[in-house]
Amino acid sequence: MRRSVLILFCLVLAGVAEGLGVASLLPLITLIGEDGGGSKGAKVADVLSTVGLQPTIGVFLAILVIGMALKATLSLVALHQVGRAVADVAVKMRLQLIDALLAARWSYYVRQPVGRFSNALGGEANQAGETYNQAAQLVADLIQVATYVTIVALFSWKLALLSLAVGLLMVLTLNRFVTIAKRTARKQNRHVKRMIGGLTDLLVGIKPMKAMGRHARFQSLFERDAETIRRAQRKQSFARHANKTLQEPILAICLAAGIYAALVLGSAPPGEVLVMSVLLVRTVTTIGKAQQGLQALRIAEAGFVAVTETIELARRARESLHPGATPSFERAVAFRDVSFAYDREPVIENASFEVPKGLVTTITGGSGAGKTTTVDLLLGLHEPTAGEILIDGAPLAGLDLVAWRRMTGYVPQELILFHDTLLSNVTLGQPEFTREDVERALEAAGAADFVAKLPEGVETIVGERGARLSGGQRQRIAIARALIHRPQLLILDEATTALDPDTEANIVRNVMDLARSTGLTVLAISHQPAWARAADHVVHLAEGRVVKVDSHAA
Ligand SMILES: Nc1ncnc2c1ncn2[C@@H]1O[C@H](COP(=O)(O)OP(=O)(O)OP(=O)(O)O)[C@@H](O)[C@H]1O
Repeated sequence: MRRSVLILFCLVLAGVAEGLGVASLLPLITLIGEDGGGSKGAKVADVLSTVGLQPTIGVFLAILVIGMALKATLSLVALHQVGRAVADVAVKMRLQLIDALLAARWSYYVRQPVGRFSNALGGEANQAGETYNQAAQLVADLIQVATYVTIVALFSWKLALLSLAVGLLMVLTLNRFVTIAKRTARKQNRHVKRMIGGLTDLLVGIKPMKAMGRHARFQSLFERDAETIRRAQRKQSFARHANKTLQEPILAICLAAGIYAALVLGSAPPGEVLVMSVLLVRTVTTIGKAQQGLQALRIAEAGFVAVTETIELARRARESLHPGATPSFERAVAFRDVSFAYDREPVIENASFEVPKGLVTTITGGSGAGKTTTVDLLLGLHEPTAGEILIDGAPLAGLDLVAWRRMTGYVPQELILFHDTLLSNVTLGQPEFTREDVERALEAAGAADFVAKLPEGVETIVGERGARLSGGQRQRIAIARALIHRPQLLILDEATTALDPDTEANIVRNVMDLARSTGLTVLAISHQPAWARAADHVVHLAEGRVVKVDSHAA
């Protein structure tokens, strides 16, 4: 805000300096219009003499040079500040977007194409910064218009009105090119966003497409977007050039009509007509420049609008992480008559079961039975539509949710490793974890042996989404990641389903040993028999209902 005021202040002063400089030219140019113009230029000389300056040619020229130098200096200060503001605006919007995204509810991500965010963080945020630049340029142009109109009014108020009228005529005639530029910029942004969103999705799932030779088909989908972008870009470019180049003939027509009327019909003195023509052209050209500035602003604004909308949508999906009591987990987690629906159809209905502390519980059931949803509810990623989830008897809704999540280790069904070192994948970049912590977690997850055999050990880069590791190795790394912060409850959501029975049995044995030796509570979601056989408790789900609970606990 303070910077904007400083910029405005500098621009206004620059306008005044330019005005003074140009005004000092008036007496000079009126000399050219020896017949009649001299008296009007003399007004400026009068003004100068009232402030103690001799109206000599030397003084006029000195004022012109000083005025222009001052204008240049002040403009430079303003533009330097504008440059800083442009970078600040882009960075601020990026940070706001990241902040809003990270604070959003889980259900929000599920409904968004991720590419949308990459685009907002990249091109659109830059465009948003550029909006500030164009807005400042427009303000500078408008100040210049005001300066010229004032100077012309000093010379002749009728000429000032005429300049404004011609300028307005030009603005109204060419305004549709500004509208076209704005429309095409928004269209272009929309399709670029769609293209990036689609491509990101495609690249995430490229392996099966390649494997089945079906990737080429997608080319045509992107071609359609690319074609729309091409057309929008061409139209926008035409609108920009048309706005610029058509200003001259409009001005020429008005000027020719004016000169004809003044010289032939009105028999005005040619000198005065010449001076008036010079002033009119200068003023109207400045108005034209302001209109081009408005057009550039409209184009850049498309990015600003797009990022603002994305931030707004993410903010509306903000997760309500109300402060609450610190959870204690000494006895059990319990679902009491919990129901939940994503849309209208209930996915979980009156579910009641317990996950006792220190034991291994498995939730089993067919595909779509609601197992993942149950875990999501337990982690507070969704809120039950009815019933309660209790941690040691305390309703989860009244607890500090982040503190509760920090007490859990979570290994999802579709785990993603980052394209980074094995170490960073386990610590998730959190510097408080030492190498000993990493080694302990790898050991506990049964990953220490294979990591030790890698030439670069924990410094091995795992490749895009962990592609340089086998499925079982990736899963062990994900378990190590879930164990490094010594959670009290380890949740494995189909974490071993994709593995061969031997690897799965190995991981099950490992986790069971860990649970027995450390008292870690484990909740394993699986429709495979391996976990059901090993667990102390088995909760059977079918169509969102708990149909049976088996207890093998000693
Ligand atoms: N984000 C969502 N929006 C709408 N419906 C959803 C969403 N996620 C899951 N569902 C629906 O909820 C039901 C339960 O899904 P859930 O993923 O919990 O089942 P699951 O038992 O884990 O299945 P699987 O073993 O196949 O992973 C399914 O009918 C599914 O279509």
